[in-house]
Amino acid sequence: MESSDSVRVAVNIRPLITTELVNGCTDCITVVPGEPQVQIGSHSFTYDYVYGGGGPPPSSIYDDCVDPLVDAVFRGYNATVLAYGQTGSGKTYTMGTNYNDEESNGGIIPKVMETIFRRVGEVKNSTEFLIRVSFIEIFKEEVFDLLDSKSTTLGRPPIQIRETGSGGITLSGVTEAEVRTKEEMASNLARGSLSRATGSTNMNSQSSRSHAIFTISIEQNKTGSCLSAVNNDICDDILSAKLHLVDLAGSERAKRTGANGTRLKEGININKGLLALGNVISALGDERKRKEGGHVPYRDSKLARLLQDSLGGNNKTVMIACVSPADTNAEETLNTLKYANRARNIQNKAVINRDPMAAQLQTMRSQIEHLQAELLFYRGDGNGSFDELQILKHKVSLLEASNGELRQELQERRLASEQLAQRALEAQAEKEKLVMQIEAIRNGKSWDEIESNQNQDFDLMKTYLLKIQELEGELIRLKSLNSSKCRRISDSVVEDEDGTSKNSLFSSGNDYLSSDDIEDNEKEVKHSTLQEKLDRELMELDKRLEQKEAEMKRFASSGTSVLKQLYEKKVNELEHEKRTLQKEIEELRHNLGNISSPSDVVAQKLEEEYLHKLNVLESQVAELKKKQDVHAQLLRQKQKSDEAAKRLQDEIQRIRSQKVQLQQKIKQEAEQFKLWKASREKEVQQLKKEGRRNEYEMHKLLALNQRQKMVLQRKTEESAMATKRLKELLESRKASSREAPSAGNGSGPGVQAIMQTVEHELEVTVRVHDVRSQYERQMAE
Ligand SMILES: Nc1ncnc2c1ncn2[C@@H]1O[C@H](COP(=O)(O)OP(=O)(O)OP(=O)(O)O)[C@@H](O)[C@H]1O
Repeated sequence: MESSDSVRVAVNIRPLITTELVNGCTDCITVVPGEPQVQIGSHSFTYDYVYGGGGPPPSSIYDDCVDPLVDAVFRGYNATVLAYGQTGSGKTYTMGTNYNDEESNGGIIPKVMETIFRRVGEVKNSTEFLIRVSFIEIFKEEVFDLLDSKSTTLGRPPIQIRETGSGGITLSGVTEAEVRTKEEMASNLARGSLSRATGSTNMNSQSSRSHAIFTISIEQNKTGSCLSAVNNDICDDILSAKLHLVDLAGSERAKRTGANGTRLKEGININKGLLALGNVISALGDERKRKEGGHVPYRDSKLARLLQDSLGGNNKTVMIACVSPADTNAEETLNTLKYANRARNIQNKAVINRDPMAAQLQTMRSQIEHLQAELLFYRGDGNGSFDELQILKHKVSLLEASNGELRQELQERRLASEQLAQRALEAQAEKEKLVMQIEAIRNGKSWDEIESNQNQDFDLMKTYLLKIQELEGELIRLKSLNSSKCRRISDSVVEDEDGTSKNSLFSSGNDYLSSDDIEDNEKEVKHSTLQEKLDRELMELDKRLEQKEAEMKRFASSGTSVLKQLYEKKVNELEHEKRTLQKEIEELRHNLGNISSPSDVVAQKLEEEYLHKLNVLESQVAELKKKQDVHAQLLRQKQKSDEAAKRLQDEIQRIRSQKVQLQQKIKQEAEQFKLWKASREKEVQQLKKEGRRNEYEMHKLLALNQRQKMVLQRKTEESAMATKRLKELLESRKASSREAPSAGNGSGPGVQAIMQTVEHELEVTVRVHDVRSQYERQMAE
């Protein structure tokens, strides 16, 4: 999404300040009531907004000009707020660049910070934010990192401007501090402001000698579902945008600032940079040149190059032209107003900064949807030609290939993020080193001493960090070991349960018991070795943690309260000194007011002297304020380092409690193992008992079998005897029937013979009957 925006221009007219009033200056600029129009001499200019000088109050600048930009940043547009104007015209005051936690004059930057974190708080449930800040200054045509703590101690290595493949401008190696709260952001701003080059001139006791750019970059990842599909701006998954807050150094005239030597050189550089920026603005503001595609001299100065995207680029930009109303500044004010007027003609083309991958995926998704719709259309009426289908297929394959490329890119980014993590570790070590140095300074050590101890301390700190990492790694390893152990044990119990049900049915009791015993023994040995190992590791962990805790305590309690008192005392002393000086200034101003006739030579001389003294005193107050700031900053840093030490201690405490939990887990696991073992033993006992009972039953059955065999044998013998006798009877019956006819022929002896035969026959029949019934009984048995 692209929108054409012209650079919006606001003019801020500050009130006359003390020195101007003392010099009897009057207003030379008027604001047309109800109109964003100013008049100076015979010139009249119209802007987007005008503040001060009788028009709307400067406090409305934020709501009118800046708040819409902050809103645009949340919608993915880059934005710039640029303060321009003569030295002492109130740029730093308006931007609030010299903001510190204690005092705020209602400048723009503090309000921006407030708005950003309020908005983040409102949508934090549905959006993830990554907010970073960088703060740089361009001093004598070199770019310096104001958040790089090294630059204050080890000289100031300048940073290089690089051009990205897409023509964007980046600063290589610039510190981009991640911030999570308004306070963190403010502390970065205050830290950078303290490092910024300032100096005293006749026109401003605290004149900025460099152009400063405070950049807030916001990356947002919408995690919640997109509700408004109509508005693409809101529906993007990943957006990133930057807000540049630029406080330029003021244009100045050497004659008026009284600059010489270093200040003069600084002034020349400032003017050069501003002139080059003016040329860029002229080239961009000239419609004819713009239409002809004329050259824009961005490369003539680093300032212009860095503001390339803000002026004529893809940013939404607001320029605030700060002017002094004093008639003595009329010429410079007119120049500033002309400069601002030209800037109004600049056209920017603001674009939403989507995450390139997300954007490409979005394009691909819509392309696929489009293709699918086409396909459906052709399928629907059945008239789709084969060629068209081929084209669609080709398109799909192209999209798939590009998808593959994106995946590869993702892989590369993952690698890069791993490298960044490594760098973060190094940065952490570096940070700790600096905290140690601050601590040493606060302890009153000399720089030489610090430097000599530095390597040793740094090594120590590195060892601590490594130790913490090792301990954390070890803890994770122990946890996973413990969980896998629990898993193994539960698996083996399940296996055994299965095995038991099979074996008790099909294996002989003795075999089952012996293999089970072996298995149990093995398990027991394994368990006890593991237990011993864990105990040893835990002891080691305990020892290390205790050591670490002792060291941390020593680190944290090294005379904190004494130092704090010392610094508070120092800050109070400075405050007292400042008040005395301010009183002196008041007196001088009073005396100045009392000088009756300025025409009197003595009075004039006195006035000059007073003015000179006033200037000196004002610069002394400014110096004192700076010192006070430094001390307050030190005090804050000390508190922060104390907090860091406490956090570390809390962390140790947390590791300790994790260790205790681990011990409890090990104990629990040992108890579970004991229970499992007891239940197994009980089971085995039961099985043994069952085996014995089976054996007894078997013996009983064998004896019964034996007895039955014997009965059978006896019965068989008896039946054989009966058969034998039956055979004899049959034989004797046959013999008697043969003798019977011969006996029937006689009378007396014949009857006797018949009687004998009948008796014999009867006996045989009875015996046959006996044998048969006996045989049948045996058969039945
Ligand atoms: N709106 C205002 N109300 C009251 N005092 C102001 C206002 N604007 C600026 N001043 C005062 O004017 C003086 C100069 O302001 P400041 O340092 O912001 O100027 P500057 O434009 O940043 O100067 P330079 O960049 O050249 O150093 C300061 O003492 C500041 O307190």
